[in-house]
Amino acid sequence: TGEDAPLELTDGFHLLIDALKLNDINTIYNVPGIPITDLGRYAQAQGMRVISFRHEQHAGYAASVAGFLTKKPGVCMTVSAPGFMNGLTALANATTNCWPMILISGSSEREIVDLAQGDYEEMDQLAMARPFCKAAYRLTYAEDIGIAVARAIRSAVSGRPGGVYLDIPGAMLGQTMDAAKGAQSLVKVIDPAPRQTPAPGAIARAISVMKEARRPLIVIGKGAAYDQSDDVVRELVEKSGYPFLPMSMAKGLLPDTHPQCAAAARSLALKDSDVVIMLGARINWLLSHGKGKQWGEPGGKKFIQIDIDAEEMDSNVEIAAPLVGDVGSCARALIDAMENEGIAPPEAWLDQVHSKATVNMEKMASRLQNNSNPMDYHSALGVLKQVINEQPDTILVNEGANTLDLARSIINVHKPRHRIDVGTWGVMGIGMGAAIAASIETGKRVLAVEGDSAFGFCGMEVETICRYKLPICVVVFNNNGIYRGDGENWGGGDDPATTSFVPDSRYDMMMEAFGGVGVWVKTPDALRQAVNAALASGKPTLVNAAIDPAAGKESGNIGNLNPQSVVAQA
Ligand SMILES: Nc1ncnc2c1ncn2[C@@H]1O[C@H](COP(=O)(O)OP(=O)(O)O)[C@@H](O)[C@H]1O
Ligand SMILES: Cc1ncc(Cc2csc(CCOP(=O)(O)OP(=O)(O)O)c2C)c(N)n1
Ligand SMILES: [Mg+2]
Repeated sequence: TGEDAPLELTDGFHLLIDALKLNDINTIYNVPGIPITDLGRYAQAQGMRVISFRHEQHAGYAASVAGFLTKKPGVCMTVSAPGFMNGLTALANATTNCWPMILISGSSEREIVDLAQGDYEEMDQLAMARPFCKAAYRLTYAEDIGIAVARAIRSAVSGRPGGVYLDIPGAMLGQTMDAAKGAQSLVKVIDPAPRQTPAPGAIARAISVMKEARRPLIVIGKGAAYDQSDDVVRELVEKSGYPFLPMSMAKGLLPDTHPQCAAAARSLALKDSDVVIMLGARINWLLSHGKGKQWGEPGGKKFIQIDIDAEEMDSNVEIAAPLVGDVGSCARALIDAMENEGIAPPEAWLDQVHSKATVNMEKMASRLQNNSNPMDYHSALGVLKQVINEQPDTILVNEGANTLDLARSIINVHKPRHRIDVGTWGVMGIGMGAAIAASIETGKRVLAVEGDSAFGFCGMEVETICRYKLPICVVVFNNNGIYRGDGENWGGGDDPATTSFVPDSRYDMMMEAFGGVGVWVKTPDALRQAVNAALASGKPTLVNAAIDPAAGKESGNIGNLNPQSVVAQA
């Protein structure tokens, strides 16, 4: 250009978008507002998908699930203070689930925040975010956007994945700079999540433990699902001949119908196993911290643990053979070593586990056939089990208490990362964000099986589902309450029980309100017909399934976690 040609400029808005796109991040889950409303518009103008939600918590859940499904950080964008706080729950949940997500929130200028001068939506968001995420960064200058986005991406996906916070003061977005210099300031991250191979000595130690095993078990966790080394995991399971127990979001890495699947014989597998291989799964509350009668005789077990985070070892019980590395590399190294050492499959033990699983599945099968009206959980889930068996490419989203615990054991999953649920925390309200992200990121049909209370945490997002015309079928298990619908007011007063809802609420009319299909069903046949029609049409659909209010158990399978009052019962 000539001497007097106008300088071509860029600005913070466009550099942030360019940095995300340069790193193959093409979707933003957000709620617009000051100071990011135009940022979303420019992102859309630059070809990014910008999915606007009705509440930041669900935009955040969507971003975290996008991270789980794609191994790239899902991006949630919010306004400052209250919008940031709404997103923070999802960021903390992503970090707890070890899923990569970046929360980008607009913020007030430092000089006002630091003097507490009372700005619009003023909050020291960087300080507030730090305890709930892996890393937190704040931008001040547009020229730093390239390196900041690179840092945020690498922090989110390297090692144990998790949530990262990126704070963007409003004024920074408006800063301009020379476009050529701006382009040079961008960074395309190189190998942000490198494979981490286990030390040879660690492999040898694990093999020596496996050699002693007579009744081994492999517990597969969502870290293995996230790793996407599906073939190597299958090879490890099948070559070892070990029974495997999938945790809820590892279901489908090997199909639940696999002959080595021990899910239906969980109690036997946990109690009688003598060597347990934890494969991208934590020994935490979901596994009773590796202790108690569920695990058989104290000290009767040896644990081999495969985890990318060295500090996870010995978190709850002693790990005899820690294998630090990614699931794919560790599994590969174990398979090679097993072949050299001639580790024999435990046929008798596998037969024992398989026969127990078969007996338990037959017992369950009879409960799934009943055509009761109103339906109970088993008759409704028997229908959805069959639907997923017939359409295994449908992604299942699931939350609730009874609705969660029973669906987890009744609905088989046939493909990796085709079940998304409440995760390590057990969070209610993840359903709609998860369903939207699963649909946006995979283009697949999504079946969201929601307790009516769980749905209540995120129900407004059915408008988002309709607005983007997403092929999502929401089935609300409407038992008129939390856990059950027949609760009583312990004070005997006129107020409803603390756990009850308006009886026979018409959730289906909510979907109709926004142009979707709403169906109220009371029998298994009607449920089957409505769900199959929804999956066939791809139209946003809400099936309001009446469930017997007396059918559930308090807190589903985890009622034992509730503290009891001895005084009240005196
Ligand atoms: N790519 C990976 N390779 C190995 N371990 C991983 C990987 N990604 C995550 N992890 C680990 O997997 C574990 C997941 O455990 P958890 O979330 O408790 O699974 P689940 O609830 O399914 O048992 C975490 O300890 C995390 O550090
Ligand atoms: C953010 C948050 N707030 C409260 C809770 C506590 C809870 C756990 S399960 C549940 C809802 C169970 O009722 P639902 O109707 O969904 O299912 P069903 O048993 O079939 O009737 C609640 C409120 C959690 N986990 N997270
Ligand atoms: Mg309920």
